[in-house]
Amino acid sequence: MSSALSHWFSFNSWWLLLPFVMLLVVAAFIVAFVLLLYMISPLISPNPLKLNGAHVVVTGGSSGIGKCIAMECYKHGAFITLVARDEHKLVQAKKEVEKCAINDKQVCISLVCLYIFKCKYAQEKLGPVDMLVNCAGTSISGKFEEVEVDRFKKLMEVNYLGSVYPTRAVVTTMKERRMGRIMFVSSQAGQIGLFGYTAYSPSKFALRGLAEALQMEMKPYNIYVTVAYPPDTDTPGFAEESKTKPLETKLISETSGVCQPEQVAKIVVKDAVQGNFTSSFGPDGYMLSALTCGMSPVTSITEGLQQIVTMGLFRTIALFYLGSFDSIVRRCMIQREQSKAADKRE
Ligand SMILES: NC(=O)C1=CN([C@@H]2O[C@H](COP(=O)(O)OP(=O)(O)OC[C@H]3O[C@@H](n4cnc5c(N)ncnc54)[C@H](OP(=O)(O)O)[C@@H]3O)[C@@H](O)[C@H]2O)C=CC1
Ligand SMILES: CCCCCCCCCCCCCCCC(=O)[C@@H](N)CO
Repeated sequence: MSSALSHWFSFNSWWLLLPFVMLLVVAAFIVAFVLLLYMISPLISPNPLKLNGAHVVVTGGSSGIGKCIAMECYKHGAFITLVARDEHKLVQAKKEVEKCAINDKQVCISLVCLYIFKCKYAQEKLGPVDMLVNCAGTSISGKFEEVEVDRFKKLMEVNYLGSVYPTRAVVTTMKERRMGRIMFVSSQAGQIGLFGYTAYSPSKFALRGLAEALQMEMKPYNIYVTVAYPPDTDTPGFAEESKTKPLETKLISETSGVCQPEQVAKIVVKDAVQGNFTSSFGPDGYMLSALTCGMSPVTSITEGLQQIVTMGLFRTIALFYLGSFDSIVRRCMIQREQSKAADKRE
């Protein structure tokens, strides 16, 4: 009797163990797969660029984020070309950049031009361009029907075409040298369309499309493209924009806070040096980038795995954000109507 019982027991316990064994096998497969991915990761991750002695061109380098990017690169021993339109601001910025020198060989030159920078001149002075930072840009906010039609064109010209032309000027030499970095400064408003940014957002979304297509062309030449998506950043451009920003835009943008340009510069420069395709800031920026990764290239296994694992969770969080943005818009509308009615009564 007892032997029959023990036989019965051992027979059944095998079956009880089976799900655990299967789970173990599946887990082992996943671990093996991830390990394999990490083994091939050197094929995916680019070699970092050496900033020391490199020639970095920064458009919009006379103010705000661009100026801070130039200073950050100078602190790492780079040679800098600043590009902008206003000569007075350029002279001032050049002085500030030069204060960040780490050796006495470093040179910073400035070029006054609109869109098409004199690439030949810069190359003659400081050698071939190793990194181009497309940071020149401006923003206009307002309700769709209140923004003048020609502003839509202007923003595409400055923010989008203003990044295409300098990039055209440097890629041929970069391809010949089989090295280089190209950065586009987009915005969080280039990942999500927001109230008040019907003219601005498309010009920043456009950069993402350009960057993805360009990266596919450039990768075999060891050239890496980075798109930066900063949140509101405390710069002269931001101060100017804030003067006429609709209340809705202000309240919604406050979600991800205001950054300092020095912080932004540090992160974007690090990402560009590493050859990361996406550069984002803070927890909201991280979530937005994972959420909007779409078919953008990955430059590390960790990044890819994080996107896979977090996508569903971040979409869930995003639905709550969208709900709160809608309620901001609704509340502002009701408030406006009430104050209009009160004005009429007076
Ligand atoms: N500040 C913010 O909140 C955020 C900014 N961004 C983006 O970052 C970039 C820099 O912004 P920020 O530092 O705030 O801006 P600033 O207004 O402080 O600086 C803009 C720079 O771009 C130059 N510039 C502007 N228009 C042109 C043009 N048509 N041709 C050549 N140069 C031009 C300006 O010089 P000059 O006028 O002399 O030409 C200046 O050097 C922009 O692309 C902006 O859209 C993205 C997210 C947030
Ligand atoms: C999981 C999902 C998280 C979602 C978080 C969403 C946060 C949205 C905030 C958007 C801020 C837009 C700033 C634009 C800055 C700009 O480009 C101008 N200031 C230029 O001057």
